[in-house]
Amino acid sequence: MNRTEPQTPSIAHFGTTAALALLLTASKIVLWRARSYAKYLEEQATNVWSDGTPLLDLSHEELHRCIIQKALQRGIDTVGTITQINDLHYTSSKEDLLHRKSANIYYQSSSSSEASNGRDVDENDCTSITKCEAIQVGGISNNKLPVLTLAPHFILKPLRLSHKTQLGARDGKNDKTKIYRGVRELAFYEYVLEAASWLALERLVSELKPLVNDNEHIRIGAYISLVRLLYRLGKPHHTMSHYNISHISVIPKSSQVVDELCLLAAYQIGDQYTLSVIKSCISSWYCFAKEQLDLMHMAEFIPPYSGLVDVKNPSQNTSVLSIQQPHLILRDITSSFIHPNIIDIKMGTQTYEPDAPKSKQLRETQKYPMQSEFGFRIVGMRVYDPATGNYRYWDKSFGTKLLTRRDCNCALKAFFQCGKGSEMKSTSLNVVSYVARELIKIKEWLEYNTTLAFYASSILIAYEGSICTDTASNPVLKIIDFTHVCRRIGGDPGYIKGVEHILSILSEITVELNTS
Ligand SMILES: O=P(O)(O)O[C@@H]1[C@@H](OP(=O)(O)O)[C@H](OP(=O)(O)O)[C@H](O)[C@H](OP(=O)(O)O)[C@H]1OP(=O)(O)O
Ligand SMILES: Nc1ncnc2c1ncn2[C@@H]1O[C@H](COP(=O)(O)OP(=O)(O)O)[C@@H](O)[C@H]1O
Repeated sequence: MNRTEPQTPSIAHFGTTAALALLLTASKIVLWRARSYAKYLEEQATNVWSDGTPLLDLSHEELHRCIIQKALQRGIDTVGTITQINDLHYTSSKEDLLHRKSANIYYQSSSSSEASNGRDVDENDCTSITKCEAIQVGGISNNKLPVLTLAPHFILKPLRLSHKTQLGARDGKNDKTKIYRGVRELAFYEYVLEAASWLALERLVSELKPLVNDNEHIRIGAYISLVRLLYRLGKPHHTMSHYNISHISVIPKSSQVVDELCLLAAYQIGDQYTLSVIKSCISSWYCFAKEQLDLMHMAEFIPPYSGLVDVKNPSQNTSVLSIQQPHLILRDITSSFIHPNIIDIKMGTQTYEPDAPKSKQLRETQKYPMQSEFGFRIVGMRVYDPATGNYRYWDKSFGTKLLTRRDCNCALKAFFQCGKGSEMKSTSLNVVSYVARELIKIKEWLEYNTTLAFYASSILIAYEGSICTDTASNPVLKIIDFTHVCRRIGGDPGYIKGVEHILSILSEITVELNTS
């Protein structure tokens, strides 16, 4: 008996050891599975939104074609009635523009008929595309074609869609921030339209926000149910956002449930790896949804967009591959004025993308070192002189010479025609205070925006330049030029800084006007 007694604990011990080993192996498998699933979720979340990337997946040329095709169709719907196209004379238009560039301080247009810029055109004749060098104050450079007008309400901005031939020699083929600039701007406008149509957005953002802020307890169950909600919302992919969602390969349901259970188990035992991956996933998904909400609210500050047109072939179906002279169709913000005064102000403390080559970064910083301090620079402006019936133009070289705050104050006073006699004073005061109110709205939106930075974008302001009548339209302010928009956690403080500076100069101008 005694000889057999020791065997009982040994069997029991063996049983316990085996059970423990089984448990350990099972938990290792669960942990392994949870971690691979977490990694998979993280990869997808990174595809959806990551800090510092452009809005458009640059490597995805099939997606680019999709966007161009969609924009072309939208454009055909807009300009389908065009029957007559004036000769475009690009070369002479460009020379006209560059002539201004070489002029010292300002260029005076040679005739008032040029200055009227098609506004004598019969309003019913909405079928012609013409040159519009008279209203173009920015975007004038050796490498750029001029902006056109499509009377009476649109401007056509030339887009560089084909990336093979149009790179500046200086940066060679390596400047990724320039290669896709045309399709990026197009995609931006398409994206804004798409964001506005996604109804569940507010709810999604409000459900995700507490998860992002909850550092102590990541409510993983809630996160999983939100990811499922996003899958359900994922529509067929025409746009970048939904394209991203619908291309996440959905795991078969049975396997997904097991993976989710493993994830929950790993979460319960406090596996640090799983916890950190999940946290970064939550943050990406939140930024993804918030970005669209930011864009939805931005829509009121950008010119209405109507698609893409090939001015060589405006009214027919052009295929993406045969497109010759692509132009973005935007509402002309100056069209409600008889003699619009216009200013283009490039905003932000940095005018290049974080990924721009060092040579470009240096060029931009040297162009106007004060940009980082002021957060803005005047790229071009024009002001109507009722006494002569002509316009005065100030080009980008003028803007880069404004080295002090006082210089900027004087330049803005010239734009708002302050000091032009007592009859102008009350008009100037009205315009300045209206513009300031609109800038405050833009600033509020910028403070709400936590996901985007608008490198090298501008605020375009237009107001009536004729001696004011009571019927004059209010000034118009819009944000333009979305070639270099990037995702950025925290939004664009450099842009806000620029708006704040302009606002404080406007309030100085108001005081000066009131006391003069
Ligand atoms: O057209 P490119 O390649 O000459 O680039 C332009 C710049 O030339 P650079 O790189 O300095 O030789 C150009 O610089 P300049 O103003 O000509 O000194 C501008 O930065 C332009 O952007 P935007 O018209 O001001 O919005 C730049 O255009 P985007 O790259 O913003 O389209
Ligand atoms: N919606 C608009 N309405 C009126 N003029 C515009 C509009 N958009 C652009 N412009 C004119 O075209 C110029 C260049 O536009 P922008 O988008 O900045 O081009 P680029 O990317 O070449 O710098 C502006 O300075 C302005 O004069």
